[in-house]
Amino acid sequence: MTDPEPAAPVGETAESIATMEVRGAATIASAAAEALAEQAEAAAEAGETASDPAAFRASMRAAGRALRETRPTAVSLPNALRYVLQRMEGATVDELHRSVVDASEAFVRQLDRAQEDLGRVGANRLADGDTVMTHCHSTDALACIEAAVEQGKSISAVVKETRPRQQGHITAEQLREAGVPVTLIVDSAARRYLDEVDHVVVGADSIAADGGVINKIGTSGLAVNARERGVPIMTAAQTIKLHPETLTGHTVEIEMRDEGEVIDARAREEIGEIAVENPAFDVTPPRYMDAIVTEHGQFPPESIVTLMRELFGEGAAEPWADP
Ligand SMILES: O=P(O)(O)OC[C@H]1O[C@H](OP(=O)(O)O)[C@H](O)[C@@H]1O
Repeated sequence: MTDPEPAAPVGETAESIATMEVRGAATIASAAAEALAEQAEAAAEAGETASDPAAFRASMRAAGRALRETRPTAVSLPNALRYVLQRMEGATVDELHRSVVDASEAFVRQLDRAQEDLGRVGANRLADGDTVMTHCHSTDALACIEAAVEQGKSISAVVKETRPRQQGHITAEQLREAGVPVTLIVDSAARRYLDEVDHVVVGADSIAADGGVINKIGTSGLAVNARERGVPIMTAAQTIKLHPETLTGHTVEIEMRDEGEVIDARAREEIGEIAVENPAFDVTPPRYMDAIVTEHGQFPPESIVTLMRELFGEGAAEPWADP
């Protein structure tokens, strides 16, 4: 059986996530939740789905699958779909529609509150006069730095550009807007600058049950260098980044992106026959991470599993799958 075609806004959101026009684990999650609400609006309005609750549910599951397939690593995406689709309930299309919209709105509100709460926790780890080093662009990591500034602390930043997509430029701009003096460096200069840094602050796309942090490629090397230099490193990650499937032994798929992000076609042609690989993420083992900062407080990576069991103990349901 072919999937019912999701409504246009879902297709557009899925495309924007896949092309990384919409990116960053938390942003992807809220875009996915909002796309489900748009699907519910469209499905309740016209066609078979407007009068048949079973068809409505099937269209919601198909939308979930289309969104799920966009990027594999950030668990915030399936966790957002779980949150909304598990709360879809009702005997009529009207009730189903309402429950999806309500769940989507509640999810987005929760996401914003979680980021604010974790920002305050992360800020407490930073002292007046500190210099932080960042990698990639993480709204959770920025929330910690911005909260520290709001607490009246003077913070400056060394920002890694983060090849190949240079999300460091977004971080540099947002920190500058927050009044933080920024020094932008190429990734390979990170170890040299660690001597001038008090904290490394990164985000996460997924956190595994053993405390492993899956984040932008280069995070693990940065963490090892930070440990060698004696610089503490924290991951700012709200709990939608906890990966429930890792509770039962599954590993996290690392997204491999197009080689065109690494080298343009002309340069590739000139070099001749070579392989090019472009993994988007890596895994930092828990022993190289000092703290995971969440909206529930900070945790040593090895103990994050207790929070994961509490929040996702019922396992990793797949409410987008057809029964
Ligand atoms: O949820 P927030 O903290 O905003 O971002 C978390 C992570 O998402 C990003 O991935 P990408 O740029 O989408 O590949 C980065 O790896 C970043 O650390």
